[in-house]
Amino acid sequence: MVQFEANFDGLVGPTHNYAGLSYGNVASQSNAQDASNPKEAAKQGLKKMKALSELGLVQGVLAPQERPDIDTLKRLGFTGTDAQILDKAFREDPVLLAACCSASSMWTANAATVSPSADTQDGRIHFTPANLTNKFHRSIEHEVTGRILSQVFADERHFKHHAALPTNEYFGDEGAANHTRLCGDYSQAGVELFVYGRSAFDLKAPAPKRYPARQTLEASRAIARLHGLGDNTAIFIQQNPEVIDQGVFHNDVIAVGNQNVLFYHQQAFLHTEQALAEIRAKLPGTELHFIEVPTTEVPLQDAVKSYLFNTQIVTLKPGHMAIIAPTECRDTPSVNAYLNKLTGLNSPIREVHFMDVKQSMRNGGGPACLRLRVAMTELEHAATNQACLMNDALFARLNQWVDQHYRDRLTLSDLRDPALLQESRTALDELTRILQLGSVYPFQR
Ligand SMILES: N=C(N)NCCC[C@H](NC(=O)CCC(=O)O)C(=O)O
Repeated sequence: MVQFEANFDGLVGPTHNYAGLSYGNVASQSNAQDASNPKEAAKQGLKKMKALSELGLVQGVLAPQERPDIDTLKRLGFTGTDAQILDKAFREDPVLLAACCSASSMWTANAATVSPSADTQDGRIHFTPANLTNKFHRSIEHEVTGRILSQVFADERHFKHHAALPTNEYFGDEGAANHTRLCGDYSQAGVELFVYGRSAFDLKAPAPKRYPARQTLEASRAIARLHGLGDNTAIFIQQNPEVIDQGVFHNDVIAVGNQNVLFYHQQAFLHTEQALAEIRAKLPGTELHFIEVPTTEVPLQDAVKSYLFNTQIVTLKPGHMAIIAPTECRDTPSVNAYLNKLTGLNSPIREVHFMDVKQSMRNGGGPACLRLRVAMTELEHAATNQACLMNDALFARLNQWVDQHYRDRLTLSDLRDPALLQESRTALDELTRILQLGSVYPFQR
């Protein structure tokens, strides 16, 4: 059966802003308080989606969350009309208001972990929304994320949806950003690499000292169990704690894989040789390409700044892959030189395409953060909500929708403006009709 990989990108929401909410994410911290441009951000994202669909890939769209999140503000004790709630929150705790206004659901690599049907015991695609417990502004995403995913992948014969893991630091789960699948052909069973930052129950195990490790081993193991992955399908690998302390807050900032290619920085993992040996043992008969980028060629800080590993590696035809990189890679000399060399190496990666996603990059989100991968069969593709799949008509419709509803400048003090809440709800109400999602948002229920 033909299998391929679809990418579902997060549509940037109307409240996209720079609030410096992510301790450990260097870009988020260093651009805190800058003015953002939600309209430009959404259009950059749409252009990337269109470019990938023009390369012949199946491209989907995932709707953003309702923000400002009035329900959460109410849970935290704010009362009155919506306008009064926004005003009180701004005066009492502007950081909390910013957290309840973040458009962070755009980074759908953190929406969920997805295991394709070729890997799971019941032959369905399994989805578990990430609880994102490490950052408050992200921990309020998973419920609506689950609802959106259930609307996009509704057919229970093909898709199985789990609830997020218990919302506790012990089970801190960041979704696909810490999960990579390697395989031969997409239709064959693969191995799923779960990369974790620390062990919650083993306090003696190595862990970062400065910045938080967002993903725990215990969470990764729970996802593998829920998804029905056998012992030969799941591999648990510890991320190098030293790189977390240098700003590598997710594994997809330092490693990316596709089919038989694993592209990673020399310092990415704690026990690299052991991990590679386990992959080889669990994927016998597959010609594997482990592309390790040495620190001498690309220093860690250049990798973090340029997001060389937050690239998407996509298969354009059998054995022929392209790397989708942010323009920051072209602008970082060591990384540009490496990419020029990469396509000449004896590996399936043959092309590099640069994309401008600067609005997202300034919050630490590169091309790979913006997408959730779903490897699927033609049957599963047919069972997916077709209104969420990118084509010329949807591209034009969503651009028009952005033009109609989005602002081109937003600062933190704008977040208390009741008009922004109204604009956002009007936009999302219309979006649920365009994408045929039903009533997924709290304001619609
Ligand atoms: N690597 C992946 N897959 N995703 C990137 C997520 C970036 C996101 N930034 C933010 O949430 C910043 C929001 C702010 O500061 O306004 C985060 O740190 O969780």
